[in-house]
Amino acid sequence: MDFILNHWKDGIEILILWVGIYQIYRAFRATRGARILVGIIMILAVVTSLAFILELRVIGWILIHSTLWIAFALVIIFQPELRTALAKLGSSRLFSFSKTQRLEFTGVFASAVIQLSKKRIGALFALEREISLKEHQDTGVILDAEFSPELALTVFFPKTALHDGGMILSQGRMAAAGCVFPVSQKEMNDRTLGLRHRAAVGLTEETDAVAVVVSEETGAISVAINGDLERNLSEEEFREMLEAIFLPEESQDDEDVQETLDSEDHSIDPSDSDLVSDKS
Ligand SMILES: Nc1ncnc2c1ncn2[C@@H]1O[C@H](COP(=O)(O)OP(=O)(O)OP(=O)(O)O)[C@@H](O)[C@H]1O
Repeated sequence: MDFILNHWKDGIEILILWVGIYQIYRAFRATRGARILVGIIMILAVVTSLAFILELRVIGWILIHSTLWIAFALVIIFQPELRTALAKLGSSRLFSFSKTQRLEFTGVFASAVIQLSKKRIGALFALEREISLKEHQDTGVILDAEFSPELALTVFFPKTALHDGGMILSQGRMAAAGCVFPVSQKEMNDRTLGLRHRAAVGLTEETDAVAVVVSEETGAISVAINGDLERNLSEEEFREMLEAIFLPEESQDDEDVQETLDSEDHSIDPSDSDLVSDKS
């Protein structure tokens, strides 16, 4: 009993630290720099241990005195990842609409994309998840409308005022259309890569959004998640993917979606020059 009375504060402290570190890990693990950071930490841990075990005084001294600089360097190097991770931490709006609404939305959205695909109307959707797409919404025209296939088809119909650019969907609603997304930089030298698909990849590199592209040229449906593009999805595969994304109870998180995709033979490295030609 005395032990509990004397140490309950330590318990609370450990709990707070554990929750904090776990949340930071969760927010950071999906980002691109996470693996690099783990590598750097491991190298530092090994060098530090060796310095202490073998009493390498000079290396030990350098490590101790450069800790602050290393921390600064890491913050600068991983600034984009930190931004993404902090944005995730500060936001938990993920799927705040109910499961019934999500089910309904998934069906209606899939139907709209399939209709666009059959009619070969080029389209680009960004499905907002935890990270706000507000900044991208501001580049387009606010719609704030209930999602309907008819409206989606009308917006993307060639030559209409809003058909250019992407539509942002937030909480099952059409938030904005005609939005400009960041174009992926890593494929800049690849001239076969179309801008619509590059914008889909670019947006998902910077945010946790899911981007859905319908090719105007071929009608092919592609989905971008975490900067990876899955091309030429069949109607069935596309519906399954949407369910995996929008019904996380059944399919825990992105990793499950990624696994589903990896098990299918559609995953194409964005650096692949055939990526967006869609001529298959
Ligand atoms: N940065 C951007 N953000 C959002 N949409 C964009 C962006 N850049 C281009 N687009 C959209 O992509 C269209 C051009 O698509 P482009 O033909 O270059 O791409 P694509 O990937 O080959 O697609 P498709 O297979 O439909 O031809 C533009 O008309 C515009 O609607």
